[in-house]
Amino acid sequence: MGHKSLVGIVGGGAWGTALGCLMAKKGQSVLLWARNEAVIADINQHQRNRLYLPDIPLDRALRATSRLEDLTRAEVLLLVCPAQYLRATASALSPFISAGVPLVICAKGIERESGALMSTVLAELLPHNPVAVLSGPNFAAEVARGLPAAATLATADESLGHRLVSIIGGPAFRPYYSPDIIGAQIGGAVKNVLAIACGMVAGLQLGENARAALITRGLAEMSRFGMALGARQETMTGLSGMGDLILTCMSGQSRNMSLGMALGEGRKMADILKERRSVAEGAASADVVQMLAAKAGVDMPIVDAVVDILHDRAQAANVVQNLLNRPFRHEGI
Ligand SMILES: NC(=O)C1=CN([C@@H]2O[C@H](COP(=O)(O)OP(=O)(O)OC[C@H]3O[C@@H](n4cnc5c(N)ncnc54)[C@H](O)[C@@H]3O)[C@@H](O)[C@H]2O)C=CC1
Ligand SMILES: O=C(CO)COP(=O)(O)O
Repeated sequence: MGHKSLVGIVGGGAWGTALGCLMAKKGQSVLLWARNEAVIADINQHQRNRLYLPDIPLDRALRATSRLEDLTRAEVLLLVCPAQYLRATASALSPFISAGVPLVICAKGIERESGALMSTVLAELLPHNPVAVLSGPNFAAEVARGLPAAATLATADESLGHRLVSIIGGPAFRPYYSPDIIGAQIGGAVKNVLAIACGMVAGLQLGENARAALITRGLAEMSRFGMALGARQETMTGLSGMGDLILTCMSGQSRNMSLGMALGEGRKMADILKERRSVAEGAASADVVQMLAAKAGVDMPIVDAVVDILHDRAQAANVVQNLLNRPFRHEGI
């Protein structure tokens, strides 16, 4: 598998398009599969994805297709659809994938129905394909523009990890190898829920001190959850953990953070979602994180607060007050 092998990208949203553009720019052969014909035509004819990644010119070498069978030639596949659709998408794809082709999970979420990590979903559907996870502080628009960024590239087999790093990495995009596929998935899924909480703090205008406290205690919460599920602590404080938590909680560019901000300003979830085409994965994963935490006996007060708000069981201001009313305790995770 050299640099010229075909990389297949499954998903024509912002992140799939940005990753495709990144790799096409450095001369990697890339084919992107998308569901939406308008997205495919826009990429092939205008080098744009105006629906999901507006204002960004894409590399001419990036090609798109609507036929999953065109991905049969791919020697690596990046799975970049939203987490809740990964099972259906991988299942549709399975007849066209040969055993041994590595699958790189780029979605950030946990399956609501089953509580399964994306790696578990793939192990059920495609047990003969090695799985890797790419996750880090990476806003799609910045990566597509070629601005510097780094991510965790996790997979159990180190030599496969190094091959994937060289295929995906580029002059401004630096994947760092890790063997911890559990930790890399937990960080991405949980930080989205915590970013909704940070958005609420911003929407309620509670100040920057409150935001920093929330990020730090959020990291403690995410770390104890991750470690209970088998993650390494160093992953929780690495790019896919703390790195992505900081990015997502600090910027209105984040769909999760901006969703929380609108909730903090008192808007209703249904009204906010009506105006959006893009995913806010934290809203989809919050309940299942809470359920898994309860099962593992892990206390996650910030996640609990977000779940209450998402289900309209409480006002943002009240859940913040409840968090402040918790007993004082030792620092640490
Ligand atoms: N946008 C970003 O900056 C980043 C996104 N991610 C992750 O990548 C994943 C994909 O997100 P984006 O590319 O941002 O999506 P997006 O919000 O830009 O686009 C939505 C995507 O969902 C797809 N979709 C909608 N309904 C579907 C269905 N029924 N079945 C299959 N696909 C369906 C659409 O075709 C489209 O590709 C998410 O898990 C996200 O957390 C990860 C890193 C950065
Ligand atoms: O995962 C992301 C950045 O790393 C994108 O965050 P949002 O989905 O909240 O926009």
